[in-house]
Amino acid sequence: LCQTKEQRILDFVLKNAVRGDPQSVIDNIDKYCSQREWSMNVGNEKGIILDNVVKESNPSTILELGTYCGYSAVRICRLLKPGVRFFTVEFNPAYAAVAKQIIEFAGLIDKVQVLEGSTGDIIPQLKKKYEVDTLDFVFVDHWKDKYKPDTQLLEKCNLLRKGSVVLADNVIVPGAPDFLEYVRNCGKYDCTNFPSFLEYMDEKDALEKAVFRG
Ligand SMILES: O=C(NCCCOCn1ccc2cnccc21)c1cc(-c2ccc(F)cc2)cc(O)c1O
Ligand SMILES: [Mg+2]
Repeated sequence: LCQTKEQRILDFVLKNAVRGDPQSVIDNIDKYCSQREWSMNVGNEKGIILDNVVKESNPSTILELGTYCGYSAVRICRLLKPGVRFFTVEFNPAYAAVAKQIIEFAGLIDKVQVLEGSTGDIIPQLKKKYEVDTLDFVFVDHWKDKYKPDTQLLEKCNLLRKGSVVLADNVIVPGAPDFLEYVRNCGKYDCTNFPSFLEYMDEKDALEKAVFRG
C-alpha cells in the first residue's frame, strides 16, 4: 500500500512508464503531478530550460543538490554522454530510496551516485572520498536558505573552475533572495535569469544561471 506521495509517484511510474526510457519516466511523473498530486519536481517548463543549459554546457562532472524523486536526475542524465559522473545529494532517506528506484527504472543508475546526507557534510568530501577534481555543472534545488552558504562552500572547497555553471531552481518561488544578491553582486559570477513558471502551476518562477569566473 503506498503510504507516501513519493511512493505513489514511484508506483505510477513503474506501472505506466517504459523501463529504460527516460523520457517516458519524465512524462509520467509530470502527468501524475499535474493531474493527481502536486509535487516539487522541477517540472517540464523549467525542465526544458534545464535541458538547454545542460546541452550547451556539455558537462562531464555534475553535482545536484536535492534529489527528491529523481526527476531532474533523469532529466539531466538522459542528455549526458557515456562515462560522465553525476552526483546527487539527498537529505531524506525515504526520498533517496524512491529516487534510486526511479533512476534505475529509467536505465540511468550506472551514471548516478545518490549521496545520502547533508550538503554541509558531503560537499567537503567530494574531492578526497569521491575523487572529484572540479565540477562542470551544479544544479541547486534543495533548501532555499542553503543555496548561498553551499555555493560559498563549493568555492571554499575549490570545486568550481573558470566556466563552472551553477544553475538554481526556485529563485522566485519559494525564492532564494540572499543567493541571488550574492551571485549577482560578489563579482565572481556571470549571471543570467530565466523566467518561467512554478512546476504544475501558473505562478511565476525562474532559474538563475551563475557561471563562475575562476
Ligand atoms: O523545498 C523545495 N525543495 C527542497 C526540498 C528539501 O531539500 C532538502 N535537502 C535536499 C538535499 C539536501 C542536502 N542537505 C541539506 C538539505 C537538503 C521546493 C519547494 C517548492 C515549493 C514551491 C511552492 C510551494 F507552495 C511549496 C513548495 C518548489 C520547489 O521546486 C522546491 O525545490
Ligand atoms: Mg525546486
